[in-house]
Amino acid sequence: MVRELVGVAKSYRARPVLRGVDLSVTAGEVVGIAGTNGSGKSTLLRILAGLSRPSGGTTSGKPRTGYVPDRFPARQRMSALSYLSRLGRISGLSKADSRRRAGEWLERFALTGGPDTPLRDLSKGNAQKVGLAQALLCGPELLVLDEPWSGLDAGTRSVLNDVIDELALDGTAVVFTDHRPDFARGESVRSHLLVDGRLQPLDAEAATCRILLRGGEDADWAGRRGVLSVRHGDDLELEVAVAERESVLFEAVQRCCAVIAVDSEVGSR
Ligand SMILES: Nc1ncnc2c1ncn2[C@@H]1O[C@H](COP(=O)(O)OP(=O)(O)OP(=O)(O)O)[C@@H](O)[C@H]1O
Repeated sequence: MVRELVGVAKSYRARPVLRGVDLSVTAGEVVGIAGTNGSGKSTLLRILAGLSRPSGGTTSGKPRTGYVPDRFPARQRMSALSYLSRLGRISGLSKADSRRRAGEWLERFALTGGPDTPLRDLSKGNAQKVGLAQALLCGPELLVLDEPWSGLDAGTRSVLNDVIDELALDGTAVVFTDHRPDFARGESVRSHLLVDGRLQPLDAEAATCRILLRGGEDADWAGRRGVLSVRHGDDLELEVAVAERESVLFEAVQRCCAVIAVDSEVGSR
């Protein structure tokens, strides 16, 4: 076990955000946490990373931790490379190692403008790349990533996916959040949904979404694979297993139905 939270609660000004979170993370494991805006994901990650104290419950494990906040503050004149080199030195690397590693990560994430770009000139996505590099510099045993894909272009998202896979293979525990319902990046991710201040296990089979259709040919939607419930109203409302969402939408379009909405809320059965 790398890090464990048991019955963790957190309140802000007597308003509970986390009500009793149990989460145990082991070496080489990739854990995803989904939840709507304001559900407490960042709060949970800060506690996991040891940056915030819970109001109740216990935490154990003190791994070397890399943390990427949801917004990386990058308002300084210093260049990305100098900033990362300094952080590397603070975390115990030699000057040469620190510069080399910083340069390697910036190159891997393809920082636009190169390593000498001042932090304050970076776009959101490029600042995020520096945020990722600072978390990876120390060779973390636990990597905590708050909505790490947001703001990244497709190429960098794919690099980040590869980096996560490589680190996990190497024994690093990785915990990330994402508000998207289909955020689980494959079978190797243990996924949870944060709802009402508690974590629920979430797997692709159990996750559901809502699709609203109008018009088109009649069909036996209730009998179709992946459709869990059907409600007839002005529009036809289908509750659909996330794993079957694309195939249901494809069939709806083939049947000339207008797709009015695909609800991104994650349900769980
Ligand atoms: N330092 C703080 N002081 C007071 N309230 C806070 C603080 N940090 C977070 N909150 C409140 O706690 C709740 C959960 O916030 P948090 O940022 O953890 O949610 P989140 O799931 O990460 O949201 P998002 O998806 O929008 O980033 C919100 O209502 C937020 O306003």
